[in-house]
Amino acid sequence: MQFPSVSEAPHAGTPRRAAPVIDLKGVTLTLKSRAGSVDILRGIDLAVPEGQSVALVGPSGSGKSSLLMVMTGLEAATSGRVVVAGEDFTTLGEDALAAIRGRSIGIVFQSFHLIPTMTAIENVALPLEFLNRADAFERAEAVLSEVGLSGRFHHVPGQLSGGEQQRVALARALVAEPKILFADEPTGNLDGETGRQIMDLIFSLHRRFGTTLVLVTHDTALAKRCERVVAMHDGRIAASIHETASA
Ligand SMILES: Nc1ncnc2c1ncn2[C@@H]1O[C@H](COP(=O)(O)OP(=O)(O)OP(=O)(O)O)[C@@H](O)[C@H]1O
Repeated sequence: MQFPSVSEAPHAGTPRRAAPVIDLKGVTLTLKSRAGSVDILRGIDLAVPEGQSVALVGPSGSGKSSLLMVMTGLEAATSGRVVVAGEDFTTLGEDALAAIRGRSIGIVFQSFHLIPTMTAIENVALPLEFLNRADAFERAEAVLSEVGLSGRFHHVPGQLSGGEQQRVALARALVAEPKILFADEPTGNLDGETGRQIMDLIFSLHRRFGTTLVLVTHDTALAKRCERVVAMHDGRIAASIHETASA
């Protein structure tokens, strides 16, 4: 079996549907710290149509990563409505959220988050093994080849460069063909050229498979490659600008 071909891609060549794949209304996040409660998100309304690429920008501490955690169900909103991939996260428990992440959401972090004792192919196959997919390793091979790592299937993360590790993380995020790819500073630990290669890969996969992309970044040039730039400030959305994406 191959990595999904363009003809298998659900939205390639067809008009985008209007229904948002991410729909946030009045989302707040308040966390308790030793110094007391901290209001981290202060009423976020955001609707992202399927297939859109969105950059989340804003100063350090403005709440970008926290918002991403809420949108992936890794952090529960304190109040408001969080509907992602058609599921109302506010009504679901941990197991259900984990199952949705496994089916519909891919996440790439700055620091890769690979399992150090597992080879590249084992790391990539893991999400499909959780879904009891008999073709887990076959698919993992196909996706690793797609990200240019056909010669590295049996290396553990410690035997891979940073850029290679991020390619493995990207392959793992995409292997189950998620509706949405969330990426939190995915090039933050990479040199400029390697970072560019990873972003080219992310944008090309986003375009080919119609995957919705939410990218947290401090890099203005990178943000402009997205169709939309959402600027955060102090836990709120300060601006939402539609760019003519140059990706
Ligand atoms: N577990 C926590 N408990 C209390 N406060 C927290 C916690 N996690 C994050 N914060 C605070 O929430 C605010 C938003 O943090 P967040 O990491 O979302 O910002 P960010 O915009 O992603 O920043 P950066 O660009 O520096 O990564 C910060 O002021 C941070 O100190």
